[in-house]
Amino acid sequence: MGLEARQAAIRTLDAVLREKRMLAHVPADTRLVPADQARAGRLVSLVLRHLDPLDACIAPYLDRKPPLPALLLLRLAAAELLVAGEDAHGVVDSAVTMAKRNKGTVRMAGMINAVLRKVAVEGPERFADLPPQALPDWIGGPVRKRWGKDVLHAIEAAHMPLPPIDLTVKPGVTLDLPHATQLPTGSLRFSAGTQITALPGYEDGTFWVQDAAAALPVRLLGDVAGARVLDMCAAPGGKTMQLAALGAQVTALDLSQSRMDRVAQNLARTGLSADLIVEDAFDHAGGPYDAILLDAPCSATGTIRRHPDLPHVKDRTEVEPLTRLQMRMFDHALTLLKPGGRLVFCTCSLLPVEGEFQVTAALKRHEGLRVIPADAVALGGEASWQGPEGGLRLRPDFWADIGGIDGFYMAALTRM
Ligand SMILES: C[S@@+](CC[C@H](N)C(=O)[O-])C[C@H]1O[C@@H](n2cnc3c(N)ncnc32)[C@H](O)[C@@H]1O
Repeated sequence: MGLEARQAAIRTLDAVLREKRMLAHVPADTRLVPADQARAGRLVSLVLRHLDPLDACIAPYLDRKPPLPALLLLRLAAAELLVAGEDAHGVVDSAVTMAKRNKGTVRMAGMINAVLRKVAVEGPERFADLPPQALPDWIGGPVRKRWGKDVLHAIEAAHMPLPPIDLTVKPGVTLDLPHATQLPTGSLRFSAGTQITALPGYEDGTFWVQDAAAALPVRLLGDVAGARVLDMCAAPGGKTMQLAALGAQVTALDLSQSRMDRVAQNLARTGLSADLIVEDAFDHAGGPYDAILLDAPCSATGTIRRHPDLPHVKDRTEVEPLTRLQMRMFDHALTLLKPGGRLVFCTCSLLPVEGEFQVTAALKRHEGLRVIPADAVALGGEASWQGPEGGLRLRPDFWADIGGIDGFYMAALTRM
């Protein structure tokens, strides 16, 4: 692997770990050829997924913690040696060359060389004995409290490998694609790194990328053909496409113009249609609707296997404002729903305060509101996914033998 990809990876790691920017907001380095961009992305992902175990393998050879530029070089090289199993000679040489090129690290090139030689020899055994990267306490604490220590560790382990890529295929279309696995819930699964845009059917808009968990909330709405459905937080539009493909008359609403542009692009590629409204959901006075999907803004802690930067960038201060917003959105959605209509509330969060607790609190606030118990088995899932309040709880440690699934919570409700 060339130095360009490694140097791009270092710049991106600096943006995430020092500037606290999410990867989605760090522009790709367009000076790199696509193959190097992909290599840089893979290296960044390896370091972020294993940061603490990598540090633990470097620390025994350091007198004191070096400045961040040198530490990033060490972490990157350690990830190549210990996670990717790259040849030690090339990895150590590259790290030393990069150190010599940068005036912030040139004086540490000797130290970097010495440390990495030790890591190459002694690191693999040490690394193999270490537990996976721990979740920060604001995520791990509530998970442990709800499901126990073993589940927390299983979720942490599920965050380590690169996740597979799931596709949702238009209803009624049968795709016979090589290397695809049909999941019990209906999604098509490909291994990580598959170039989806090169698959037959992509240009024709036969399918779109959507984690198998994210494909389930729309199915909790039941038969939506011909129904007026509000997709209240729609962008980038995965669920809007599902609803439109099932024959619903969809109003897709989102606060963000730029994210709504992506909904428009997605609908154009797939040949589907919906009424698009860029508006604050609280200002929306349309309806009443037969059904509403509220895929509320949340901590996104269920998607860490796809976004390993999240635990390094976000912190607990985001949770309380989000839970208050979710509660207000829940209440506003009910004002837009026809009597007897169905509301699906969902979040891609691992935190019960953004899932189960929202539903039980809403049941207390709204007389006559009730949960329509979800039937996980009928959806192709497992009975254990059903919670006592009637919703579905998905966790990344589920389906571990077939590549896992994102964390998600969803519940369908109705009121006369
Ligand atoms: C979880 S994402 C939705 C994902 C989408 N349903 C999908 O499946 O592709 C949450 C969305 O809520 C939008 N949002 C946040 N606050 C909002 C508000 N007050 N009104 C409308 N949309 C809002 C965000 O812009 C974001 O696109």
